[in-house]
Amino acid sequence: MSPAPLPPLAVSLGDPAGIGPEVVAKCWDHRSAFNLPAFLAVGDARSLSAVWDGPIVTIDDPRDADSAFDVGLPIFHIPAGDADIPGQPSVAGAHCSLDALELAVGLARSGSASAVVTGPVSKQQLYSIGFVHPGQTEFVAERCGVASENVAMMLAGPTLRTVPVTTHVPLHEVPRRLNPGLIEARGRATLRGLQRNFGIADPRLAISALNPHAGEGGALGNEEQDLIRPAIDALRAEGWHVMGPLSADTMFHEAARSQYDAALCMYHDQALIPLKALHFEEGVNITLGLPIVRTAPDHGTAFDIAGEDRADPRAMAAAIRMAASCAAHRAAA
Ligand SMILES: NC(=O)C1=CN([C@@H]2O[C@H](COP(=O)(O)OP(=O)(O)OC[C@H]3O[C@@H](n4cnc5c(N)ncnc54)[C@H](O)[C@@H]3O)[C@@H](O)[C@H]2O)C=CC1
Ligand SMILES: NCC(=O)COP(=O)(O)O
Repeated sequence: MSPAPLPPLAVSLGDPAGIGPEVVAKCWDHRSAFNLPAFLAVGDARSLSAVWDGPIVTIDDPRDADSAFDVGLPIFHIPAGDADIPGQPSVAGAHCSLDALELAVGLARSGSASAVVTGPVSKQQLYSIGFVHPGQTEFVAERCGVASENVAMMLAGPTLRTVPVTTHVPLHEVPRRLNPGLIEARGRATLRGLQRNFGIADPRLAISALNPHAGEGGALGNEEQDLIRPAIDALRAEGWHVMGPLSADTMFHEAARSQYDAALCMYHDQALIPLKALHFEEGVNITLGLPIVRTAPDHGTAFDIAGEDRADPRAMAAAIRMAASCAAHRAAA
């Protein structure tokens, strides 16, 4: 007997003045070529019509998304006060992006959506309206009742997956935010996430150093021995395949990447620079450690090109496909 079809995916449009609406609309346009399952958008329908002439179907029940999807792009409409102008973020738009995120996460938590895919939001705009989380990752974790240290922000592309231990914090705070417990928790969330979402039975994790040349035996810093090594030992004691601490400058070339399924890095740019250098056009951000599936494209709001029909939808398409694939893995398990 074939498995029951999964509910549609919920895709929040992100900031209405950013490129989220455009890339979601382009995904619907190219749904066959991109091999996308049915999804429903959540956000201000006017942000779609500002940048797209295609058909929009307003729905208020996710069960209508499947049939509507053949007719037009189904949307749960959230009005954002005055309609936003592409490229000109506003306070109302920030509230709309947060409302859309909240609703889309709620649909996934209730089982009305099989996963949530989040469009790009501006953290600066969200912070300005009192958003207290570093990013959407931590917001979704909180809504799911998971402590933020037990989730992992993975950036995934065809030949590389990376996870930063510290995420959106000033660089000078990184050393004092790192501790063996946090590195271990992120490592464990990553390893379990590889099993649960990607079906990798015996995952291999590479853990980076913090300092140049992995600290050069202590001459260039002690974090490797004091913080990272104890976390590696603890994960190995649980039976996981873990290597490191590896010098960050030599762990991302092709031969090195073939040795592991994911790289755990100490800070944001250490993880995201190699991923975006290799796979910017198709990079996916997936939150591991949640009871629901949440993915996002790797890029941001790109206010500089919003409304110019220049936004590349491939990362959003990859995020939608990965969400569907992870949801299917979980359903099968
Ligand atoms: N998942 C999310 O919600 C994310 C949100 N952001 C937010 O986005 C805002 C802007 O961040 P930036 O660092 O400028 O990164 P960005 O990704 O928005 O833009 C960087 C550069 O790449 C270009 N670009 C980005 N996506 C593109 C696409 N799909 N097609 C063609 N060109 C594209 C932009 O035009 C810009 O020149 C920030 O406020 C940040 O908080 C950033 C990353 C992820
Ligand atoms: N640089 C990655 C990023 O900003 C994604 O953050 P989040 O909003 O998905 O937590």
